[in-house]
Amino acid sequence: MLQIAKYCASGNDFVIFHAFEKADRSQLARILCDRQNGIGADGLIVLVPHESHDFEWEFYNADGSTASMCGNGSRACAHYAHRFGLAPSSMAFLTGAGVIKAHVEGDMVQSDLTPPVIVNQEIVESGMKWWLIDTGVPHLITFDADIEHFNIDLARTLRHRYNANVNIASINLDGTLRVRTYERGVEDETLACGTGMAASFYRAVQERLVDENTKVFPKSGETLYLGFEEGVITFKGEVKGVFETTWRN
Ligand SMILES: N[C@@H](CCC[C@H](N)C(=O)O)C(=O)O
Repeated sequence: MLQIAKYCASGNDFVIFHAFEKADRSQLARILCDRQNGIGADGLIVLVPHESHDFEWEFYNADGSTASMCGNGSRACAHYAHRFGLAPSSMAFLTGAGVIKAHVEGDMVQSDLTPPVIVNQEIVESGMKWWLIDTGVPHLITFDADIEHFNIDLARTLRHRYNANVNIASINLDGTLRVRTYERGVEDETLACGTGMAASFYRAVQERLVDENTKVFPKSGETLYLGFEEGVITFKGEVKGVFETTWRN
């Protein structure tokens, strides 16, 4: 019998459980994340023991592909780890992108993301300037005041052309940011993407369009608090435990 939980973090949803050892769970991810025949989620996270960190994770997108990092998933799994006694409220765990530090305070969870890397600032597609930034996974970012009209067909084309997630961001008059993301591995727009918000925020900071601490709003409308301190992007917001149960697999 396994403990299994579903979490939602800013609109991104995840199935989460912990296991004794690493395994290839790609097919299980597809089954559990299926919104008709399974639980339904954007991704599956499995926590496994690690000898020098609080735990290590396996992260799978809904289509069974693996990803080295997931910002919202990092906050959801930190809450899960604390909830089930796998880690103290301040923890460090290993992802494919490196060690992530997280802090849980009630339902508010902050993750310190891996240092952002600007891969390319010179991309022009469809008359718009795009930056490719790695915040643990690759993201294309453009700014567009008309964020209501996210061109999903263009996003899908660029996702395959650059093997990256695709974001459009808009700066609000009060210096906050709105972001919409097409995600690899879900192959559609999701309600939120943490590393996408972080990459959009980082570009906006680099271009001096926003302060180094600001609020970011994904498609779900939830409020996320982003900061840039000593080369690290901090990412904070609420996570919701949707349900937990035991499961015989
Ligand atoms: N939703 C995540 C990112 C998950 C990985 C991404 N789909 C990829 O394959 O690159 C987030 O919150 O960062």
